[in-house]
Amino acid sequence: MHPNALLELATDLLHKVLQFDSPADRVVSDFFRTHRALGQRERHTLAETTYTVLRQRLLYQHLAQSGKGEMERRLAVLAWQGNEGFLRAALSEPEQQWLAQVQAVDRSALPEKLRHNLPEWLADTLKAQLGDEFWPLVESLNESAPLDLRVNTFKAKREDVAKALADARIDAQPTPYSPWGLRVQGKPALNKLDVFTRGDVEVQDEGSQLLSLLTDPKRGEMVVDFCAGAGGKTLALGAAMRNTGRLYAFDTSGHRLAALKPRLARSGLSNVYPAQIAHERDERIKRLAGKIDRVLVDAPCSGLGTLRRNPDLKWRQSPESIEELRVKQAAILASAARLLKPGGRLVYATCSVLEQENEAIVSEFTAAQGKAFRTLSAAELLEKAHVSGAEGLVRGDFLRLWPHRHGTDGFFAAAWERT
Ligand SMILES: C[S@@+](CC[C@H](N)C(=O)[O-])C[C@H]1O[C@@H](n2cnc3c(N)ncnc32)[C@H](O)[C@@H]1O
Repeated sequence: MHPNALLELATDLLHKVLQFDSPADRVVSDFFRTHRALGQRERHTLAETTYTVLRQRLLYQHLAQSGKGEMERRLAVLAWQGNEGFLRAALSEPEQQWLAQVQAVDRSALPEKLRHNLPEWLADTLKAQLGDEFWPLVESLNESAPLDLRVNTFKAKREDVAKALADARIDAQPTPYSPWGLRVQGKPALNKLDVFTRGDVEVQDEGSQLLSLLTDPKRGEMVVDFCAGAGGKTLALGAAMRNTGRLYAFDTSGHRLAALKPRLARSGLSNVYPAQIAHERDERIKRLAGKIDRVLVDAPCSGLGTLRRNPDLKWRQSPESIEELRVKQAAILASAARLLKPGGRLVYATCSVLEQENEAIVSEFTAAQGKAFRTLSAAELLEKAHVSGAEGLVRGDFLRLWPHRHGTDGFFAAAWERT
């Protein structure tokens, strides 16, 4: 493809993504579907350039002010993640001069917001929560997330999967905390490998694996994954139950549950019962009240712990959207709690780093429940589940994962026992 044609496509894609009316990953994959002729390298350049703009949007918008022509083209030029010579071949003489001038700007001397690239409300909240760790977090958010796999322990052993991957020339090392995880170097294509097609592994961030380990369901138990979505955690829970007992995978989205079906088929699990519910007070939930041993609430949240993968979320969320989510989170947690039998375990989790969606929801729930639920120590539960270094993963009683500290996405989880 002619260099300028690729730059034009990057401009067009940025136009679409920066409207922020749907998630960036969906816009990018729709774009690729309508441009089928694009090769692997071209797709990589377009996607990475887009994500670089999303990560550092304030900086690039500031730098782009000085140029001429379409704003999105200038953003694409500044954030270009493809071959440099190729980019130069696409640029006019004045554009090349402008680029050289902008590249000479000392970025470390720019105002703070152009260095953290966060909306003000989010920067203020994170600074208040993190203090000195704010800047290490900001830096970690500009890195791309590693590729983690979860070994399906119902079917395979971690060492055997690592060996099969090594035979395919893929370097995969055990994850530092999860006993089920492998961290893969680079971003190799995995979906044609035998270990993947026969269900020995699933792609899953180590942080997500730790949430299932915290839930720790046992053989023969009755378990509910209340917000199962496409079933990432359902599959981990089902394998931990050794394909025994009954695991209900609930979600209000039929579309997401449909994505669980092929994964379930690969996994070899037959103890999973997916069911679409109308809302958290659905009749089905009422019928199971008091009968369940373990409930995982992987609540809908802002996703602000996943900014390495989804940098658009910082521009798509707002204090108002967080407030709306909080209402939903509290309602789902209260309803899910009714499912538990005495002695049963409840886990509330999010992939948000905000206290409003985490500790605040948990303390409101604990206060409302009185003595009906006893808070459990996440560190103790994780240790029992053979997680290494569990003490370093918690704040007080709660699991608190951060990209800059743990190399995982940002996650939170609290656990209780029904008394
Ligand atoms: C964080 S995602 C779940 C991700 C999933 N557990 C996984 O591991 O792949 C939250 C899910 O909650 C679902 N949801 C939203 N409102 C709900 C409700 N009232 N009851 C149950 N699920 C709900 C959403 O459809 C979404 O799939």
